[in-house]
Amino acid sequence: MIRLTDISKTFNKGQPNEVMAIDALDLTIAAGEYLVIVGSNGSGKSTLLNLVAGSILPTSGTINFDGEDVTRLPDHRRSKWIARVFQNPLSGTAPDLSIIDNFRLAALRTGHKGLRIGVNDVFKARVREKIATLNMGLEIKTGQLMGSLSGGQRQALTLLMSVMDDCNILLLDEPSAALDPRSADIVMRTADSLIKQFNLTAMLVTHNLKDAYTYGNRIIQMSEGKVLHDLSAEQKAGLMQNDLFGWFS
Ligand SMILES: Nc1ncnc2c1ncn2[C@@H]1O[C@H](COP(=O)(O)OP(=O)(O)OP(=O)(O)O)[C@@H](O)[C@H]1O
Repeated sequence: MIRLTDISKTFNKGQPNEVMAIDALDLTIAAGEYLVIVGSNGSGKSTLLNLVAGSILPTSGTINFDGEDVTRLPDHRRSKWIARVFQNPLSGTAPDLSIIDNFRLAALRTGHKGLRIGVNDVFKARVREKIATLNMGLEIKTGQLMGSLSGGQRQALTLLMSVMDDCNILLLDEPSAALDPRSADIVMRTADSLIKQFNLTAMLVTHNLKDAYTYGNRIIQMSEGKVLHDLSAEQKAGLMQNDLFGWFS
């Protein structure tokens, strides 16, 4: 569970360009919840994700993961809880290494769920098996360089590698925004099935209202650093796509 209590973030405090990006926000995200975050440009969505990740620290307020106070922990000290996927498919993988070596590197970095490095052939077979679940045909190309893959293929593999870490929180920062519609669809569906498979607590920031409508079991709209709308799973299920478009009119 993620709990943000009375969180504020002000950039450039005391300067003429002072901005209150997050304004006294209270937000609790239950374990296994998939929270979708929408909002206009500058409403505070990325700042919220950065605060949860620890890549920026709040001006005031507290952040708890599973009851543990992480407010002052920098991002590298939160990595045992958190995996993060960014918009840019080039981030998060090593382009000059093969697919299998990228998985090996990731496995060395953290203990992978159900994926011990062990004997080489066993490791390769397990990685292939995991990759096959993506249905992209990449399991027969594990010797290929990561940098030679399409953005969508890389992003799907990045997702797979990151959730196989022993984390229980997945932060998705517009993970499909830089992709063509078909690849974007694959990445969003992959994220959805991995979140369910590993019972992750997930936060998705997106400008794509179709994705916001389709995925997740709770949705919030941010505005000026506050939560303007907050719909539970039940309320979201009753939401019409046009209602969502209406939030932005
Ligand atoms: N590092 C920073 N320094 C100064 N101001 C910042 C910084 N990061 C964000 N801001 C400001 O904080 C406010 C919220 O920005 P944020 O990036 O969180 O919005 P967003 O909802 O993610 O926007 P977008 O949809 O455009 O990505 C904006 O006014 C932005 O200019």
